[in-house]
Amino acid sequence: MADMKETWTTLASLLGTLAFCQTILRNVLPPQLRSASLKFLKRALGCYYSYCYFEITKNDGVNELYNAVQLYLSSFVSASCSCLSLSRAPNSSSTTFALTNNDCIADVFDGVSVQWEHVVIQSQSQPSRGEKRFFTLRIRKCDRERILDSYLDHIMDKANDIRRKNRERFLYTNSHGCWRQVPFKHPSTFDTLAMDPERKRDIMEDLRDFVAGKAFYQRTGRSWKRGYLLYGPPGTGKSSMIAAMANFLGYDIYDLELTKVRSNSQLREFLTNTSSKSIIVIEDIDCSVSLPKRLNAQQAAPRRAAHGGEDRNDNTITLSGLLNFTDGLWSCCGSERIFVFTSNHIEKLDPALLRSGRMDMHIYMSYCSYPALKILLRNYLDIEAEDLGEVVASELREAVEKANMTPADISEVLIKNRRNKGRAVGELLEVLKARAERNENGELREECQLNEVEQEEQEEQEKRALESSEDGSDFDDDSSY
Ligand SMILES: Nc1ncnc2c1ncn2[C@@H]1O[C@H](COP(=O)(O)OP(=O)(O)OP(=O)(O)O)[C@@H](O)[C@H]1O
Repeated sequence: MADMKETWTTLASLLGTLAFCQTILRNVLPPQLRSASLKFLKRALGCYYSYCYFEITKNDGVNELYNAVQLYLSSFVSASCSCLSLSRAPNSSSTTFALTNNDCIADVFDGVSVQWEHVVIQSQSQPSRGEKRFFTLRIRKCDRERILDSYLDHIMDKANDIRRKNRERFLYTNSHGCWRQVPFKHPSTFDTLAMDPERKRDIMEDLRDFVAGKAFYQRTGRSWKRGYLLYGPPGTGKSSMIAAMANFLGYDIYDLELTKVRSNSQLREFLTNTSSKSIIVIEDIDCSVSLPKRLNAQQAAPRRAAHGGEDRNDNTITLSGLLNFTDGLWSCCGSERIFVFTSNHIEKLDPALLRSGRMDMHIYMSYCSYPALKILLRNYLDIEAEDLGEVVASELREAVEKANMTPADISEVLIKNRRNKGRAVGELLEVLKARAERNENGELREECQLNEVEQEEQEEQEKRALESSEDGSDFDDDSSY
């Protein structure tokens, strides 16, 4: 009762204040100014509190926008709504969340709040016509002009991203003059990759920045591409890193086998036939083909003359052809592309290939470190190094840092004994200690040097064979794309 009395009192005093203000305004403001300010006030309040509604209907034909909105909303409804509709497409392993019928959800874009409603209306009069489904978007009138177009573009982009992540991806390889594709199903991810977690975080951060960098690349006049050079001994995870990158970004991979490319112009054609949002890989760039250096005009003339006036660059791949591939005008056709070169011997690469702008990030894939070993133990044996006890853990740490063993070699030991975790750790420790000892005695260095000499001789022979067949007769000459 007391509350009621208080409410009435407040209301009466509010009305009194309003009447007082009205009298003051009437006496103080001239009539024209008064009506103008009233109009302005009405318009401002009207605009703020009135809304536009947009219907996005599911057509019998295809309404791209309806499908995009559905996908876009499904990416965050699961976190915000308590009642959801769940579905799973045939042969799919993932569940799709969606708004239930006639349910609403709020979204914020560029600081503006909007609301979505999923409306389903059953046709009462003509049941045979089934139901009408649409999304209603509610935006304040004053925000419509500013955000509607960009918001819808944002939804289309996000939906495309989601589609790309859900769709089957492909690994392309060049063969017989064209790209051939196979489904890409490599299971490597940044979680399974054994390397220092901080370096892994840096790489993931760099990839995220790249993907979100469309505006930055446009503003700075740079083409939207990035180059990574992965180098280090065999078996340290260079290929696994490429697969992890592709899985992380949802990109396709184009694995370019340079030895199967006839000429610079064919190289360019391969490039123009790649899609955007892809990773273009050249593995073992130091030994995949011998690249004649760029020739200046004086050097080129005698060579042209020796080949009947023809420019030999039309029949071979040259370093400048490869540089143009990654950095020239042709590299900008399409966008959002990543180039990855791998090498076991960075010192053999031409510095022109390594300069930033071409290879923006040089990533050293090292022998297994202790933090990397901890990841392998977790992935292969499902054990945390700390749970092994202080003594074993510190023995492992000491041995692995001295052993210079690759993650590939360590994985082999773990796979072999994965049913018996105790035995796996014991054998790994033995192997690591033995390697560390041989390392300290310099035996491994000698072995590596011998292997390197043998490998260099073999590469030299391959180069000579390639040079003698430079007329291109060895290459596949089907040039359909
Ligand atoms: N860093 C790593 N993390 C997880 N697994 C690894 C790693 N490095 C190697 N492996 C394991 O070893 C196998 C071979 O590794 P991978 O082919 O990625 O090495 P690479 O450096 O590309 O070797 P190469 O230079 O001979 O091509 C992989 O299938 C993977 O199981």
